[in-house]
Amino acid sequence: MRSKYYSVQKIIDVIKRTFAVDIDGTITENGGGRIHLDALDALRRLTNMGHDVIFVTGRSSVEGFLLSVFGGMTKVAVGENGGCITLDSNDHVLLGNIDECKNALDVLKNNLDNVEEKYVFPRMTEVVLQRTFDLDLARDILSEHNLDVKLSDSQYAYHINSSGIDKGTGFQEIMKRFAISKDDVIAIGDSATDVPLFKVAKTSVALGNASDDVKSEATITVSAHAGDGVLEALDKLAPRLSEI
Ligand SMILES: O=C(O)COP(=O)(O)O
Ligand SMILES: [Mg+2]
Repeated sequence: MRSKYYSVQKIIDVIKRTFAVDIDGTITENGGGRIHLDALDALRRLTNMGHDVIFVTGRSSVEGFLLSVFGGMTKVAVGENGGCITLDSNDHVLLGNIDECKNALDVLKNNLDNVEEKYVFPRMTEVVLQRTFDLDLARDILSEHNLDVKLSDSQYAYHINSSGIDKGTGFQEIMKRFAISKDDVIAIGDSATDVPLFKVAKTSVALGNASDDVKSEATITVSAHAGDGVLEALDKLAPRLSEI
């Protein structure tokens, strides 16, 4: 028993990986955002072993950054669905343009019922909406008005981001800054907004609560939901970390 444990430990120890981890629906227990403590503990242990664990979220990058500080993970976060990176308390990299997103919001409000902003922590690059209208209809309206923005659904909110901004492009900025290779990235997520992140990672995990469309974009799927799914994924990955 001891030698088996030791070999897994050693494999994990020698090859540094970067885990790009979504927050809501991935390490939370419910819609309210309560953290799954065992999943958080597992991510902290990965960090203690020398891996990077970086949150990539539709929440503000400050929320992701604070979770990394209090949780004991790598202290950098991609937030606002890829629009904003927080490197330190007063160091934010803005990749998206909030003005064009606000302009799109005005157009949607004037042309569609039930378009309402969601109460969230302040955003620097995007607009966040309640999931109270038809997404396809809204996309049609935006393209009719030639608005170069993207509307996406995290299952917790709709997001309006500048065109070309998503979790994949946001995380690629981190990869560039910290010289992280795609081969060493393991992405974990649950929704359509995580699919661009899956594409910049060699290994990607869709959790049991993800839709079939999202699951079909991941290299690995697990059956358990959210935090339990993260634990299932890490169990699956541990012996293979040297090969992937
Ligand atoms: O959209 C949100 O508010 C949170 O989404 P997340 O699943 O990307 O953390
Ligand atoms: Mg999510």
